[in-house]
Amino acid sequence: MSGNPLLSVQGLGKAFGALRVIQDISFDVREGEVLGILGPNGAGKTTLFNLISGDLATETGEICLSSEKLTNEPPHIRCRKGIGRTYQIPKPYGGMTTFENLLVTAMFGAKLDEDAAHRSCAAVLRECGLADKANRRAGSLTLLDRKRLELARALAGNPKLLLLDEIAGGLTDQESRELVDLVRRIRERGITVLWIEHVLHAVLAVASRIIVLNFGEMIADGAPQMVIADPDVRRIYMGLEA
Ligand SMILES: Nc1ncnc2c1ncn2[C@@H]1O[C@H](COP(=O)(O)OP(=O)(O)OP(=O)(O)O)[C@@H](O)[C@H]1O
Repeated sequence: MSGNPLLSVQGLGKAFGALRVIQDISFDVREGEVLGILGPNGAGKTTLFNLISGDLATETGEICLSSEKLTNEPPHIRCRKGIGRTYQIPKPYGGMTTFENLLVTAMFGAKLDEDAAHRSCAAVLRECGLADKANRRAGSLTLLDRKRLELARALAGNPKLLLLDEIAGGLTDQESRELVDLVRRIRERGITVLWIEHVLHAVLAVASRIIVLNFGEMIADGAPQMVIADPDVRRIYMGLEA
């Protein structure tokens, strides 16, 4: 871990009408970190990702990647600058093959030329355990494979920062262990990861730091075991008395 801040979020705010969903959130993420993001349903976690990826416009605050301000850039530019993401509900291009899904990100997102894109996508498919399904129609994949495809498609853009939105949800314990192993390998490649997850044991197995959101505010930020032992987190997120 080099220790340089890769992502910097300062004073971020977002409302939908009268509902303030993100309230003055600030944090830095260092290169090589796996930052877990916890919080009750509706806490604002996915909205935070949408603001970082550019799917939603920011109202207040700033977002920088490697000190470069991206706050007003559209999603495709943020992708090109190194931000990759998955969606909570997998969104493959169902009529295309698994391989073609990756090519879309590699060629139109990362702007690799055709040869480089083919090589990169083949390597990512192997890494994600999808090599034998390269020519399968994405719409016909199982839930686990669709989650792998979400991740593979984000990796095909060669991201520096990967945003994972509930990739373990709905999977068996064995399947979520396989995804945890994959996230570990991604971290070992030097990719920085932000991971929203309700499957606590999965994110705790790999996160180096945890933040917790509640009603759009950050209520905890620190080492996983310290955050999990925090009385407010136990009460608000886990429904346990301190
Ligand atoms: N486009 C939108 N328009 C209006 N309200 C929205 C919109 N997107 C999200 N919200 C509301 O913002 C709040 C935060 O939603 P968000 O999806 O960010 O929460 P979350 O922490 O990711 O929840 P979950 O764990 O259930 O996925 C919720 O009350 C949600 O209903």
